Amino acid sequence: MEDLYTSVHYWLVDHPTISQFEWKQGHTFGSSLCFLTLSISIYLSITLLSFRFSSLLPTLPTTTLHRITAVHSLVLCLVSLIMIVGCSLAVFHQMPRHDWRRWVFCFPADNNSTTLPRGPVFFWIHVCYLSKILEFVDTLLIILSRSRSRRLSFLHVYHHTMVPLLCYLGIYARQSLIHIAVMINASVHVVMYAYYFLCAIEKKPWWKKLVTDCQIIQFILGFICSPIMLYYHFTTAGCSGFGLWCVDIVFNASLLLLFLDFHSNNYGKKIRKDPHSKRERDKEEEGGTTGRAFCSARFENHHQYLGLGPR
Ligand SMILES: CC(C)(COP(=O)(O)OP(=O)(O)OC[C@H]1O[C@@H](n2cnc3c(N)ncnc32)[C@H](O)[C@@H]1OP(=O)(O)O)[C@@H](O)C(=O)NCCC(=O)NCCSC(=O)CC(=O)O
Repeated sequence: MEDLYTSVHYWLVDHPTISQFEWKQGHTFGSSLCFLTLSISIYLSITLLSFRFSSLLPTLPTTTLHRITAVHSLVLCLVSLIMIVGCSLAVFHQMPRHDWRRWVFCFPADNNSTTLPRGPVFFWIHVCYLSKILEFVDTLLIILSRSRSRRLSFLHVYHHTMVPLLCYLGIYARQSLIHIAVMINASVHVVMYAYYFLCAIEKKPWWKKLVTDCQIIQFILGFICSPIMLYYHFTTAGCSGFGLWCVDIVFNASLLLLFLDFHSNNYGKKIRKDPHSKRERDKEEEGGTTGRAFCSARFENHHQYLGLGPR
């Protein structure tokens, strides 16, 4: 058991690539503003154009799409799992023993901006940032599927556009609490991508609501951790990335509201029996309720969707 811990610790924390990691603006992979701007611009262009020219786009055969979705979801599920372990071990490794309570919630502010984001903690935050770029594939898979116009919600595109940007700025500003956000988000994503994986292999998970509940708890935890950071920010020399935290908290609140709306539309007591609901359409298209159709059965309100193209 001790051997296992030692070797996990080596590969996730002590390996020179990880322990000596430094985010050097423009040198580290993905760290240039050009990379970020291009990635988000290409993502948004493809997404928005897919609505405008939805009828011209190719659609992948269902079996191919299922296979790619399964592999993609499994990869992100495993990467998230590794991120949780890696980032937790890195936090224990990197936090100063004499002042760990403060460090966990508040990276000391550096008014001269000379401190680089470095060490194993920032290595895993960097991995998280890159995984957010990989998550663009989620949208691509929805676009290439038969029912793209009904599945691409505002929530989805808003989330996928903003998160890489905030991760990038979070690393750049050595934002306090960012490692906690990464660990919580990775935990939720293990469950979420396991759900999407099971959907793709046509096993119907009964726990869709649990995934949404976990996502909502994640945003609430963001609010719970913040006052501790605020306490340290105002009682000590300040916490790094405070300005960005103000932006983050607004984003967190907006996601919380969108997910509460999603929750009430999908699992609320007064679910509207809409003949045009996705479940009904899936039945029509697939000639019956398959496991996968059940998986994606939602009683969504139309306003939640970007709503361009046929419903
Ligand atoms: C239970 C949820 C995780 C998913 O709800 P959905 O309504 O999307 O679930 P669903 O059963 O209808 O599945 C949607 C369809 O998309 C396919 N699908 C597969 N992989 C996907 C992926 N990575 N992202 C989005 N959709 C995906 C499914 O196989 C299914 O196909 P088919 O329709 O063909 O059967 C929910 O809590 C949720 O997050 N809803 C918001 C929608 C979303 O895009 N979430 C992910 C990004 S937000 C996020 O990630 C927040 C966070 O950080 O925690």
